[in-house]
Amino acid sequence: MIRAIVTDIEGTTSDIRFVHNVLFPYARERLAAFITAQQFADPVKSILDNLREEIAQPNASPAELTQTLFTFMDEDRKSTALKALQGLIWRDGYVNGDFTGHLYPDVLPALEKWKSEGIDLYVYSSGSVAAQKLLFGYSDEGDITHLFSGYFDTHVGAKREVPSYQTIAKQIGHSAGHILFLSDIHQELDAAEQAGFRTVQLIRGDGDTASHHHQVPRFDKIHPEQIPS
Ligand SMILES: CSCCC(=O)C(=O)COP(=O)(O)O
Ligand SMILES: [Mg+2]
Repeated sequence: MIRAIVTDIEGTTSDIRFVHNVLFPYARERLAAFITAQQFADPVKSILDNLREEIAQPNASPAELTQTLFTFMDEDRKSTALKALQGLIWRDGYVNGDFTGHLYPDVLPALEKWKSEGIDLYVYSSGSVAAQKLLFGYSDEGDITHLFSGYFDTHVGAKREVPSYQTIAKQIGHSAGHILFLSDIHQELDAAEQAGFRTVQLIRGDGDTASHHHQVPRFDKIHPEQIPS
């Protein structure tokens, strides 16, 4: 019996194009000025220190760190420091109404149904927890954060690493076999499966023939009650 569902965001609840064509450029255009303005004040000061640690360059200047962050953005590197800064910059965009968090139309009805059936809902994304709360707090369907019991980001580890899912299961408090993980990326599902999670892969666009996970095109095709324990 499924007691909790953990969902990815990009490519699962929300269109990859929203993340790559709206969110990422918004942060890229503002990053250098944001760091210049905020470098001496927390949380940015601490995030820059964390980045120095991440790249093992304790004396890197703000200008050098900014260059590193641009390289990370080019590579779509899931750096915890980059994700924290992007989340801070996106806040303005959401609050000013420059954009709302994209949700596929099948997502909200399914989340509400599962929640009403007593299934606890969680989010796991490389985007920072703050960024996740913004996307769902300022979503196309309004604030839907009340549906979620918790959020996980790269502070628990990378999404393709098995221990990340073991940590999530421990924090949720259900055994892994009672937790369903939803993602569009089969390598993330592989890691979750190795940790004992049940898995379903969202195929929102092109198929994925390299995957052995159960595949669905939309959330209304997911039936947690039919997933055997
Ligand atoms: C919180 S929305 C932005 C998601 C993001 O920054 C990202 O890098 C997507 O990573 P994911 O692990 O969710 O594919
Ligand atoms: Mg994804």
